[in-house]
Amino acid sequence: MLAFSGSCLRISSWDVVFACVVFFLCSCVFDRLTNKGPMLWPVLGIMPSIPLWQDHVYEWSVHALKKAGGTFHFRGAWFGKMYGIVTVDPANVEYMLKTNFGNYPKGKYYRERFVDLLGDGIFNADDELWKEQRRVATSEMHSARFVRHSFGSMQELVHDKLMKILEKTAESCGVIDLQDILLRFTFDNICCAAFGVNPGCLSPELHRVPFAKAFEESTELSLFRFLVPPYIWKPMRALGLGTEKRLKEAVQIVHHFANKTVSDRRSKLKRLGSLNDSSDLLSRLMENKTYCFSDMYLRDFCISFILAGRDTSSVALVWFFWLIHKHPHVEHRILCEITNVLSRRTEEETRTPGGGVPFKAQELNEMVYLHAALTESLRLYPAVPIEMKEVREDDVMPDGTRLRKGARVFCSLHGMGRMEEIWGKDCEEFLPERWITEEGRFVSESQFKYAVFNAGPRLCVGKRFAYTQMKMVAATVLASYQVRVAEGHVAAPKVTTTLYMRYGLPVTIHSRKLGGQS
Ligand code: HEM
Repeated sequence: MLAFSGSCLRISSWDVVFACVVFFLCSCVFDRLTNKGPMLWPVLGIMPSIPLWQDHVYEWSVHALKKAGGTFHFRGAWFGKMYGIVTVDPANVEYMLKTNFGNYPKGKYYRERFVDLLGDGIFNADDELWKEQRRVATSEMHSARFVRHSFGSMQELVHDKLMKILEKTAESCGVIDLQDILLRFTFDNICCAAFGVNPGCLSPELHRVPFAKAFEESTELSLFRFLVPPYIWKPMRALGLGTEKRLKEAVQIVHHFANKTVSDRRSKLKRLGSLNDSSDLLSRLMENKTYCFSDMYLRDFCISFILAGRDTSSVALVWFFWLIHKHPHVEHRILCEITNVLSRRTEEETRTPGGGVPFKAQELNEMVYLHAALTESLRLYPAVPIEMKEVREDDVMPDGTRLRKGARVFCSLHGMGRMEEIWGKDCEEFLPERWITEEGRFVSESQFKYAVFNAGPRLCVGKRFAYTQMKMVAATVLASYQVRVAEGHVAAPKVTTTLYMRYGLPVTIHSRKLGGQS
């Protein structure tokens, strides 16, 4: 029994328990009356409201967003310093990503967790630091020289590596994990574009490449810092324990590879006096006439770039191949379009050495239905399912939601694709036709409704590159092979910052010949 000596007030343990229960019930009732979103519990915040079974998290969040009218508040467990909103309201998205852009940086919370891997790279930078890299990235990536170079190395990788692996699988009648193969393809591809070096993940033996493995591990372990409170991971980092020890080792391997690539290129420049024969981003930045970038800047720039362009297009392609398997009439229309494009080739153009159909940039541009099918697939399965920003100063969103300084805003790109208010009653259906006019032209949507590639000043720099990559892979593979998903496969999304398929995509590969191919 508790007692205050000298006072007639005596409080028993039962009184304390009773007071706690009353407090608990009152806060539950208060929460229900003021919050349209999921229940926020005392002490644990939103945590007990989130389903433990991973497969249901996305469905649950879509349901919660619909019920709350597009925006709800959340709070993490005590001491985690995590609170804010989740939104799918295009007006809020436009406000955050464009109108009041300066008040919604990536912020300290994000930066702290990624700084060991990314340093000051574009993906981890805000304000002036970001602005300069953005300017450089945009001008280099949109230069005719880079576009030509990246198209050539993409074509080479598709024909000399990817198609060879599919050919071997078709001959052996085996099953492969298409997700693993496509992740390997995009990793090699982005390293060629950024560094001018092919790490060789798509070798015929499908080795595990130490640099790629370390890159994957350091990304996953940096993301783990978002799941555990800072009072746990920070002391672990200081003492070099557990996941933090592994993160440090993985980052060392990534940085060693990147530092060596940068210093080798610097030596080559000194030796030859020019890097005119190399069109990758590292070489172009090193020879930049306006700026003189330090080796550390170049390293961080390239690592950020690899992170941004590594898994996104492959994951998008994985969902695309699964969706067209489920919707054979869409695949049929894509095949008709490819046949049509091939039928316009001259006899000489039709003869392609080594099998496969190397498509030209112009031919890919003509594939409007394929473009629409990829866009539609990304609407339902956005490669980046959630976008996070931090609030710099107290603010009010266009829908009236109040935000305190330091709050987090999560924009659910996955939820946005499934809102009736944005896409209509058929929002859950896979309908590439919604992107095409009666005259057969592709019509794009507002960036703030279709924020799959982000929007406003931080719109994805690699959007054009990604479409070329996805269209080239899809058209080349479909022109030569039918891809069948293994029977009984469950296509469930993994709950992380990239929308991987949780169990991969096991497929069999079957040869086919379209009209127009010799
Ligand atoms: C389907 C493929 C892709 C999708 C859906 C996608 C989506 C996105 C999204 C949502 C962001 C904002 C992320 C954030 O702020 O945290 C972003 C940023 C970025 N993306 Fe992509 N991306 C794709 C492919 C690529 C590729 C292939 C590259 C490189 C060649 C690339 C380069 C970048 C860069 C450098 C940024 C940072 C831009 C900035 O902060 O100013 N992306 N992308």
